[in-house]
Amino acid sequence: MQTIGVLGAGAWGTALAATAAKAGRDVRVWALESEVAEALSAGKGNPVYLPGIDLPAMQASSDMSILTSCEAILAVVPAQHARASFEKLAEHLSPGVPVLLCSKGIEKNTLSLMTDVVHETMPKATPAVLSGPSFAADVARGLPTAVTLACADEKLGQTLMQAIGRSAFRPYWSNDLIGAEIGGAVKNVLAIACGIVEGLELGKSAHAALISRGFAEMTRLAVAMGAQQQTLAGLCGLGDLVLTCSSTQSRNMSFGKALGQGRSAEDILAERNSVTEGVATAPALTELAAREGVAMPICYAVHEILAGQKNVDEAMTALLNRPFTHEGL
Ligand SMILES: NC(=O)C1=CN([C@@H]2O[C@H](COP(=O)(O)OP(=O)(O)OC[C@H]3O[C@@H](n4cnc5c(N)ncnc54)[C@H](O)[C@@H]3O)[C@@H](O)[C@H]2O)C=CC1
Ligand SMILES: O=C(CO)COP(=O)(O)O
Repeated sequence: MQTIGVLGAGAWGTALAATAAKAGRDVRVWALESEVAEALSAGKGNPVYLPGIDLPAMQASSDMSILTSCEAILAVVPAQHARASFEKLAEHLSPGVPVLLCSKGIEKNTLSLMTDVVHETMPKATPAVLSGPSFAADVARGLPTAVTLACADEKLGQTLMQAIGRSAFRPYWSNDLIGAEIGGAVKNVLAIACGIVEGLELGKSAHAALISRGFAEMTRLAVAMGAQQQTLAGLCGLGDLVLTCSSTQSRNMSFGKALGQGRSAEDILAERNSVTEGVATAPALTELAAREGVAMPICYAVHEILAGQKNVDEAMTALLNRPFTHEGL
């Protein structure tokens, strides 16, 4: 597997493209913005989404036909833009080509996971999932990172790992696509909650309690949807939850922190050109949890705050006054 296509040149798509290029692959990148495509092709990095980081030059275009005849595609557009992007990608894809889903979110309204969106828009593609604790800037700088690569077919999974992995970017194979997807999507909503706790200055004990009870919520939903419990204890679940809930380098965590400090969601988002996936995923997640009959009180509280149904103090008081219960999942 030599020719790798990357759909989306935000911070994460760019970091993954650079990793694959450093691993010796022939990389082709589709960028929405022509100025990003031009800068990447000219070896000037990505001044819009990864400013100040040196990257190898790679073929890039804002014309999606650049992805024609790629042997695998890394799909890295934000979750809410996945369906429209995949519908266009379908015109350029050969049957059976693996599509490695690297974004972390659930589609609003349809409640579709990214693998569902692939099945609906590109039924002949083979979906796989890449998820785990990995800030784009760390990966782009070549700092050590480990992620889950979930693919139903182990041989194809191994081929994908060889294609994009290197010593500083270590994929671990799993056959659990749903577990990897749910871990990545839910941790973003929980990171908003952790940010709120930090913004309210509720202390490190509350922070640890929230990670732990949030992990129980994530695992409950994933298992109800058919995932293996142990997947969530791995890189794509607990690993990513710990990373994202521990650093304001996370857009979701820093968004939550600003909410906790009293700013409005609209104001915070208006200052950003980057995506904060947990904002759109929160309402989808609470609907999904209701559909699956799973309790997710922390995620639900984030949804209530974002929907304007409660302010942060009211949501926190309601969480703290839930009845005492057993600790199991
Ligand atoms: N940045 C990170 O550290 C990581 C991000 N991710 C995930 O990767 C996905 C992409 O995030 P980033 O690369 O960080 O994005 P970003 O925040 O750096 O950039 C936004 C991206 O959205 C694209 N976009 C905006 N409107 C669009 C449209 N109408 N159609 C298609 N694309 C559109 C932009 O072209 C750009 O690529 C998200 O799901 C995120 O959760 C996953 C792991 C790490
Ligand atoms: O998914 C990420 C790290 O694994 C990035 O998180 P944010 O989108 O919150 O920055």
